[in-house]
Amino acid sequence: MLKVNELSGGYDGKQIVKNMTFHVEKGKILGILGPNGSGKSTLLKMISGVLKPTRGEIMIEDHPINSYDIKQLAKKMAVLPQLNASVFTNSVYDAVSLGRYPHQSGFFSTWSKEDENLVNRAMESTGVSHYRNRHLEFLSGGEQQRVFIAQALAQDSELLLLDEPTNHLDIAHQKQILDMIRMQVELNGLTVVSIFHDINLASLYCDELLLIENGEIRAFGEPHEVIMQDQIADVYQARVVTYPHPELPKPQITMMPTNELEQKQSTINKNNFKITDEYVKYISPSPLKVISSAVHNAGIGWYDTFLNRAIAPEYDIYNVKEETEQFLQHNHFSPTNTVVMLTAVKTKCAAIQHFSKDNVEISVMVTAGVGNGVDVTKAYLREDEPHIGTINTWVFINGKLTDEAFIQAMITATEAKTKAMADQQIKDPLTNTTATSTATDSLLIAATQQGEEMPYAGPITEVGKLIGRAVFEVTVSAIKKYKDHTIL
Ligand SMILES: Nc1ncnc2c1ncn2[C@@H]1O[C@H](COP(=O)(O)OP(=O)(O)OP(=O)(O)O)[C@@H](O)[C@H]1O
Repeated sequence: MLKVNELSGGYDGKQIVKNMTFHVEKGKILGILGPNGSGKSTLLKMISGVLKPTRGEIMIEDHPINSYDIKQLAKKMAVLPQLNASVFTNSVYDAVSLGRYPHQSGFFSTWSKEDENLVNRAMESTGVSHYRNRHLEFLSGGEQQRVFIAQALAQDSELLLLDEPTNHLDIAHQKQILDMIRMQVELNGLTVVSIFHDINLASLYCDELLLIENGEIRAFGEPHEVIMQDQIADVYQARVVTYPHPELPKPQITMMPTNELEQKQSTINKNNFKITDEYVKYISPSPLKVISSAVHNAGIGWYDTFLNRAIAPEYDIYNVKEETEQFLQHNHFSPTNTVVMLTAVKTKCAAIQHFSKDNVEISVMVTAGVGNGVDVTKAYLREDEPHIGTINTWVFINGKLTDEAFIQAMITATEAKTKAMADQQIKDPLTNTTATSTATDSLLIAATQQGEEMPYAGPITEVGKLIGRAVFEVTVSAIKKYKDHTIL
């Protein structure tokens, strides 16, 4: 649809855009990214024909843009510039109707039903219909922005050029406008070239991205090829980290403050544990980074309160979400800051120990209800109702773990737990083989994320060695306590 070939140009003889070559296929969205002053708007001005290039070519459907006259070009291409306050003399309806200008031979005289429909549809899809008779100057910045987008859509062209379309918009309207543009792309084959300052939005909505640095193309490709941590950090001169979007294969970035946020000094301390009849509780003076398979706030997050709650055998597990929220509120724990595990084991059977070696310190808590051991390699033979039995394991680590280290810590802790099951000769009652777990075990690894970085946590590392030993010893101790209180 659009081809840009060795394009250069700027103002008063000064080159701003330098030798750019790229193309956009019909029905795709290209996002233009780059720091302030890198030449994004200048590039867009050249594509829209407002600024003449000094070198190179711009082709729309294989014809140079200067082979189209102004009206032909306007039918091919609609442009949404950055907000221009001087054009605010119209009503919303009049402003959107201006989008139909290129399709008129003598304005108003040839105003057709189709023109009227397109204007109404554009106002509806941008959510501005109910302001149709209001003057633009009485609308907020975000509302005006939506009117100009409606105007560009009413133009019903094949190529839409947008300069920061979501500027001034709140997140609901950002989503509304970008979803709507995406729909026009999918349903009608609209092609879009848009400048974005928000890298995450660009990643979410664009098929391809063009990253500009000092007027030159630094990267051109799919979001995962452009939004790379080191590349973005280098071009924008800002420390950033990329992370996966929870639902889509579109990388996202987050800023890292240059000065570490004033974090309260946090260490793992055995005295932070409290045991009541209702629960084992650990409260950290500042949030810990956690990965867990808990029943409340599972997954990865930052939390400062941890509960291993003893529940009665008749506990209604199907109502666990609501019941846990009620329990937390009733007991004045913050539902968003607390991780909760459940156990049928009495809290007095919890084993807790603190370990340290050289610079590494960890605390481990285990409750081990091993009445229904399962040999995981033979679990496929089970067809009966699942028997609840749970080993809950918490590992608190003084240190800064990488993602790899968190995962390795989980592996190391699980292997140590399995070894403890074997050591205590816990059997799977169905197969009479050594049990490796129970059917509903939970594991939590939490780290202060302060101090020295621990890149790995397998048994080759100091922290891995400590986790292996600690989880084994504390699980053995918890199994013994459980056996002492229960007739197996
Ligand atoms: N009309 C103009 N005359 C002279 N120089 C200009 C003009 N418009 C922009 N420039 C200069 O060209 C360079 C690129 O500006 P441009 O507006 O293309 O950057 P941008 O990447 O869109 O920036 P921003 O993210 O701040 O909008 C800047 O140094 C700017 O000062």
